[in-house]
Amino acid sequence: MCGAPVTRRGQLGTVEPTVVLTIGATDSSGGSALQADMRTLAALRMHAACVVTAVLSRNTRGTSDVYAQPTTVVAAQLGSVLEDLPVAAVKTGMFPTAEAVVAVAARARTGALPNLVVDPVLTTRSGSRRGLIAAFERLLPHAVVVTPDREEASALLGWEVVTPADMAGAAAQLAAGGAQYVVVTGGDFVAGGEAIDVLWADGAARMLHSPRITSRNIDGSGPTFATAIAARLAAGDPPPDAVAWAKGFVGRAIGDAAEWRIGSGAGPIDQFGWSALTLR
Ligand SMILES: Nc1ncnc2c1ncn2[C@@H]1O[C@H](COP(=O)(O)OP(=O)(O)O)[C@@H](O)[C@H]1O
Ligand SMILES: Cc1ncc(COP(=O)(O)OP(=O)(O)O)c(N)n1
Repeated sequence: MCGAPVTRRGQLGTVEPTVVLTIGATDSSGGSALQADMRTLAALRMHAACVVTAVLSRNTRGTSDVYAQPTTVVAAQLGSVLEDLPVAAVKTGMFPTAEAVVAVAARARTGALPNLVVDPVLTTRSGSRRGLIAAFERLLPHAVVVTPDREEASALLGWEVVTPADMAGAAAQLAAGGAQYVVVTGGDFVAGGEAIDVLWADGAARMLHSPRITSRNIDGSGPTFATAIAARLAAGDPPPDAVAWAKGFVGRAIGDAAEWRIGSGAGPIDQFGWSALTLR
């Protein structure tokens, strides 16, 4: 391919990958956080630019330490990426401090973060959780899609989100706070054989159903889902289509990793479809 012209999608010739920026923590186990985002983007043939907010000492049994990057370092990474790379979508994950969220929100306010997907992970390294929630309230209005799970939605809203009806109410309330589309995910909601998420789109709640897979390997499901949404937005999908597609993608990735035994706890999922390649 040396010397071949590089062209954009939809044209003939070598395809140049779309760039998606992911902002979040690194995970030493490789299962979740930035590593899950990067695998997802690579599987979808997109280039991942990465802003590191924190370094997690983590394995399949849990997180033992969080080292927060100084906010100046987060802002410097973000500035470097944005002044040079053609970022088509942005996904955010874990922020260790409210200050780091506010720094990213300030950039979002200028319109510098296109197709923003916010996964409001509420683990904090320093300061109060309340401070982190207040900071997210400044970021969420700039998001195209917000993807809290039930626990995150509960914390953001101050009431307990339990049932699918609660998830619909929570999604509506979060959308009223400014996000265009909200998906409250219910991966941990065990009722029947379905994984139920609730999407708030265009003034109404829709239940999204998929088969619920029994597996201990679910690490990185949340980041994978949010990043796949960002990738599909970057490719031009309308948000509801991007969400539906991402739900299918993450379900397939969970299912394909169900037999893996990487670590003694919740292991990674199979974004690349490796199991399908080797076993079927
Ligand atoms: N066991 C499962 N089977 C099928 N889909 C799942 C399963 N667990 C999670 N999902 C899906 O993965 C996505 C992430 O959801 P969730 O696990 O609730 O997020 P988080 O990891 O942030 O808590 C959602 O689309 C959810 O429905
Ligand atoms: C410290 C820390 N822990 C977990 C995550 C990812 O959170 P979540 O979105 O709940 O996704 P799962 O990996 O649990 O599916 C994180 N970013 N940081």
